[in-house]
Amino acid sequence: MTATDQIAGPGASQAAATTAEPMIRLEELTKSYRGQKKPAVDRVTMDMPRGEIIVLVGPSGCGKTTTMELINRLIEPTSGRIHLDGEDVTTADPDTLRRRIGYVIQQIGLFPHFTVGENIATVPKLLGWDKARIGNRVDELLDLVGLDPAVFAKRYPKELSGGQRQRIGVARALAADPPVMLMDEPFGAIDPITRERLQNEFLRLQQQVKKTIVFVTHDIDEAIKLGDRIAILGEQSRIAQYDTPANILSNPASTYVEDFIGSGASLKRLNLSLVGDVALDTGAATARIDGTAAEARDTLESSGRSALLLLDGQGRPQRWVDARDLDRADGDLRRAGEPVSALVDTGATLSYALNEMLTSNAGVALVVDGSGAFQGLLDFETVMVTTRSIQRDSSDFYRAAKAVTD
Ligand SMILES: Nc1ncnc2c1ncn2[C@@H]1O[C@H](COP(=O)(O)OP(=O)(O)OP(=O)(O)O)[C@@H](O)[C@H]1O
Repeated sequence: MTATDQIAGPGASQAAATTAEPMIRLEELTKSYRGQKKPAVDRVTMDMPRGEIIVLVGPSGCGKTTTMELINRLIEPTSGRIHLDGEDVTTADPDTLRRRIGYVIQQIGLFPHFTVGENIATVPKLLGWDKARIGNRVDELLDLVGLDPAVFAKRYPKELSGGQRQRIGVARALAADPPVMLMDEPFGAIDPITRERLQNEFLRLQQQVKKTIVFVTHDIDEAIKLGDRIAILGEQSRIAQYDTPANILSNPASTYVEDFIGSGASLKRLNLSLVGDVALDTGAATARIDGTAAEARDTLESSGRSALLLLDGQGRPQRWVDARDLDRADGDLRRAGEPVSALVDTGATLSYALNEMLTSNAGVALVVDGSGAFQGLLDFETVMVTTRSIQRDSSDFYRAAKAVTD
């Protein structure tokens, strides 16, 4: 077996079939840097379907950034072709091409002496939009990335947190509404909690904007969570496997891919489902924390549950109480029982929810919406059932694919 076979393996090119014209098609794309013995990117061929998030994941130096820079022609290919939306753009004018492709990089590259608004307006200004249209677009994009235009438009980049800067980077790349976005490790330098939040926001945003997004990361968990399709790359951007996350986890094409996924494929599968996608237990007993203990006791008794969840005026979970806590409550529920733990947003992954349940020692996670209002409970049983069904669906896909090819 050659090294290439080891990387590629028998199922390397097997991807879930799509018939529509891809948004991006790379054909035998190659880049040799001057003075380097081997090409940095060697004959890469791949189709990237419209409206999907395609994640390129691979070890440091395997050519991910080079591949991205070839797509928007920041660097010129040595050979091979690039097609965008059915058109061969290998020799098209790079400036015009780049207006169709938003680019977000790890160090964001915001202009420090421009305000947030001016940063976002860069491309619309180049395109000659009038002032009113640019102003409206800046406000619309700040709203879209969850930042209040009245607060943020006039600030300078140094007056923002890392997460806020990252959101501005995304807003700027979206400014001229390009059909394609390239994102090179956009969440790489951000702490894990902010990173989880930005990933959730990013998925929500993509549901609205439905761009074709090429996303580079080192992190297989991030790839599994965000990708509709993942390309696991070996040296020189050789494709070791290009497929859906579920299929890669269930059927790694080679030992290289197995090693890359690492241990715990079942646990990683939990990155595939969002809390908001599974059936929650919506029958929890709840009462207002500013109500009386007697009302709470009635609700608890008639629910048949052993504990009751106290919510504030906006429906946000505050405390858990049982019958004994209510007997001892002495009229005021604000100090009764235990404060809640394991709060998770509907946009979080099951993996994150499970981690919260384990670390807070809670038997269930409390699921809340974007404004913190209670939506339902998520228990271990639901998490396990969901993991099993993802595995089953993926095995069914492979059995069906094999039946067709046999
Ligand atoms: N301008 C350049 N001149 C010469 N060689 C380069 C140049 N840019 C990158 N390379 C080399 O090409 C290879 C691929 O680099 P690239 O930056 O695309 O990898 P990567 O997968 O994005 O890495 P990382 O994950 O560390 O960012 C590396 O061996 C790198 O040293």
